[in-house]
Amino acid sequence: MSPVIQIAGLGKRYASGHRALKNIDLEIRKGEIFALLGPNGAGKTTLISIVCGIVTPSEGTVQADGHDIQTDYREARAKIGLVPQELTTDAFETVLATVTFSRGLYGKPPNPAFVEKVLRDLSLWDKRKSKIMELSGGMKRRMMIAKALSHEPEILFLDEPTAGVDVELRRDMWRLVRSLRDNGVTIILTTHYIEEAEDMADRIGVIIQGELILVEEKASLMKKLGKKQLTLNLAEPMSEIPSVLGEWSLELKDEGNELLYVFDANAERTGIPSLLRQMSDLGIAFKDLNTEQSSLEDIFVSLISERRES
Ligand SMILES: Nc1ncnc2c1ncn2[C@@H]1O[C@H](COP(=O)(O)OP(=O)(O)OP(=O)(O)O)[C@@H](O)[C@H]1O
Repeated sequence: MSPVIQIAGLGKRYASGHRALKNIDLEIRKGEIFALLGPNGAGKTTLISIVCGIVTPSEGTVQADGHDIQTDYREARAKIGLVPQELTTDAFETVLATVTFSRGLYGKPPNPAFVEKVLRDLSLWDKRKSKIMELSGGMKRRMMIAKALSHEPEILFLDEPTAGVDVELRRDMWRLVRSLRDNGVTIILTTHYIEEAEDMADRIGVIIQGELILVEEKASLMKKLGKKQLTLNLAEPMSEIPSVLGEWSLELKDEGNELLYVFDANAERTGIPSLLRQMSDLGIAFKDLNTEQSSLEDIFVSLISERRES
């Protein structure tokens, strides 16, 4: 699929001297949901802000749908909608006026029917005459999305769209993001909720200390880096692991009632059949067993700790 955003050699050094981004190369494909993950201060907001023309890059280039964000700013910016982390709008304005005005800012002719559709899709039509300050936190967030969609952008950036919202609203937001994608909008989101990326993203980028250390299809990332854990509930508790089982690097849990074996889910030979055979030779019986796949969260945490150690 053709890239809708092309980022090449992008770097940012703030006036303080801090290098927030280092040599970022990234292509976002048309119509995908791309999740950018990274710990606090990794550079996610800086990256988004550069693409949206709020922060100037120190080096490198960015093109949005073929338009350079610096030399062809207007065209590039018109393609993009941004939902920032913070509410950045006049609290005394009404919902309808805010969204209508925002559309005008991008030079788009008025289109009340379109604005109505956006507000209805976001369950805000009934609130169109309310002042922003009268909305609940969740409504304010939806209003920010409506505002970002008002000029019919092809690319939507969502910076922490569900930070601090309740579970139900988070699910609503996910549904909304998916329906936008189904309508052809490319979505780039940053999130601290790994579950969110796991659930929604087609591809995932991990940014740590200003470096994009990994970009992968979510499915292959989980397959490639995923580990599985086998838990055996023992018939009798075990005080220590017999030395002949040393080669499996097992762990005892739950006061010796559980034996844990972590293995590479993609390995040709997991070692499980021979482990079970050895155990049976030793007369160690188990009542039950289950396996668990590691989550994206486990993968993310191990990537970060690897990075800290290197
Ligand atoms: N205007 C600025 N001047 C100087 N340093 C800045 C500025 N804005 C951000 N930074 C620094 O750049 C780094 C990256 O910040 P950024 O906000 O991009 O991170 P982030 O990944 O979005 O973090 P979070 O998840 O906390 O939102 C941080 O160390 C931050 O302190």
